[in-house]
This record gives sequence, C-alpha cells and structure tokens, in this order.
Amino acid sequence: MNITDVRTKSPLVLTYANFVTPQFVANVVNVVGASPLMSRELAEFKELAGIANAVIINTGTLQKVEINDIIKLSQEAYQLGKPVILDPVAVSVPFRSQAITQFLSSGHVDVIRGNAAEIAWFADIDFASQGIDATGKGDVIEIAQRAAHKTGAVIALSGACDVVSDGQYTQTLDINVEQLSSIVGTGDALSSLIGAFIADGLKVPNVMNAMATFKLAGQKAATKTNRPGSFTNQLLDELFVIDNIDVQNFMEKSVLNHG
Ligand SMILES: Nc1ncnc2c1ncn2[C@@H]1O[C@H](COP(=O)(O)OP(=O)(O)O)[C@@H](O)[C@H]1O
Ligand SMILES: Cc1ncsc1CCOP(=O)(O)O
Ligand SMILES: [Mg+2]
Repeated sequence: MNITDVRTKSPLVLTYANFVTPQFVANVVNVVGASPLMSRELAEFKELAGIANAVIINTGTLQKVEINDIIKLSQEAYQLGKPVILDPVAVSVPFRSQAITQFLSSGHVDVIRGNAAEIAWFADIDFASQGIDATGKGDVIEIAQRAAHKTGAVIALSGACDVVSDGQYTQTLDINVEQLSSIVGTGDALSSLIGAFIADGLKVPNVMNAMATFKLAGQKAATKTNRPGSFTNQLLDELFVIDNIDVQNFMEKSVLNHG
C-alpha cells in the first residue's frame, strides 16, 4: 500500500505498546489515516486481532509475566492470517535477549523492525549499542540479510540508511535526517506505521513505502525546525499532508534495489 491507499482504507493497527511512547505512536498511525488501537489485555487479543489488519508487538517495557501473553497474541494473529511485526527494543540487554528468545521459540513473527544494533542481534553480529540506541557501525545490508535468513522474517532495519530485506530481495534508502533520531519513539512509531502499509500484503516494497513515507516527512519537517519539541509536532503535520506523488518521486530517486 501507499499513503493514498492507507488514507482510503484506514487499516486498523493493533499495537501491544510499551508504556513510554503509545500516544506518539497512536498519533503517527492516526495522522496518516489509519486506525490505531493499543491493548495489553490477553482476554481481548483474539477479538482485536480479528478486526486488525496488522499486529505490532513492542517489547520496550516487557515484563517477565507478559512473555506468555505476547506469545499468545502472536499465535492468535497468525491463526487469523494477520501479519505480526516485532519491535525488539534494546534486545541485546540480557533479560530482553532471554525474553525474545523465549518468544521466538513458540511465538510467530512476520516482520522485525529495529535499529541496526537490534537487528544485528538476530544476525548474531556484534554491533555497539547504548540502551535503545544503535551506536556502532557496520554493513547494514549484510546484517539485514543475515537476520532475515536466520529468522525467516522480513527485516526492516532503520537508521541513517534504512534497509528492508526478506533475505532474497533487498531495498535500501540511504538518506540522513538526524532529527528523526533526536526524539524518542520514532522507531516505535515506524513499526506501527509499517503495520498500516502491509494491510494489502507483506511485501518488501510495502515495508519500504512506509519507511520512505516516514523518512520524507522527517526530511520535510527538518527543513522547518531543528528543535526536538517542534520537530515532533512538525513531523506529525508533515505526515498528515504528505502527498503520494512526492513519496513516489522520493522513492524513485532514493530507493535502491539489491536483487
Ligand atoms: N541518522 C539518521 N538519519 C536519518 N534517519 C534516521 C537516522 N536515525 C534514525 N533515523 C530514522 O528514524 C526512525 C527511527 O529509526 P531508529 O532510530 O533506527 O529506531 P529506534 O528509535 O527504534 O532506535 C526511522 O525512520 C529511521 O529511518
Ligand atoms: C525509552 C524507552 N524505554 C523502553 S521503550 C522506550 C522507547 C523507545 O523508543 P524508540 O525505540 O522508538 O526510540
Ligand atoms: Mg526502538
């Protein structure tokens, strides 16, 4: 899907959110015309997964007692044929590594969206990080492709260079917009935004369409302000008005295909 499709179809995006950024995430999904819904209640997962077009599981503030819940949520979504997107915040921190390993052992995932350090964990490649941030350097195409092969999921690696890969087909978007990394929650928001754009099918180009839309909105916002507070609101405003023709032109110019 593209931004016009999202505005027309208004897909419902169900997010098991962390407790840090849900309002911002919901607003990003809302301003592009999709329909956000957040829940952490096991008793309603089946019903909500039934009405959702995609399910996002963000483990940014996951607790031990919740691991079986997210496994159940991913299984319900899978049984209903709904794509599951995992956002494994700071996965290299030991408790989180154990939790995600347990999740992967019996849960289901179709897309993993993370920064380069988070994706490198799935690829079994060393990559420096500090908490929620990727701080190292590395071959992000290799990292994304290896993570895709190891997990069987479509990988959405975000950062200065965005990479989407299913292990065979890879696309990159190497456009630097520093301000996007200056506010907390842009990664969380991107994970749920991807959920809106894959409502008509889990394909690499659909995932890249979401990432390019978000990146272009960030680039536009950055031309109007460089202060984090006003940038946050400007980003929402740019997403609200962004035009599909602009996004398609941006993608034609900046997205590279790597087989
Ligand atoms: N240096 C950067 N230049 C351009 N875009 C960036 C940069 N860092 C992050 N982004 C963008 O910010 C968003 C969040 O990505 P990222 O910071 O990697 O996720 P997280 O917040 O989960 O660490 C993505 O759209 C990504 O493309
Ligand atoms: C600060 C923090 N702590 C646990 S989740 C979270 C938000 C992470 O947001 P993002 O990964 O989008 O920067
Ligand atoms: Mg993140």
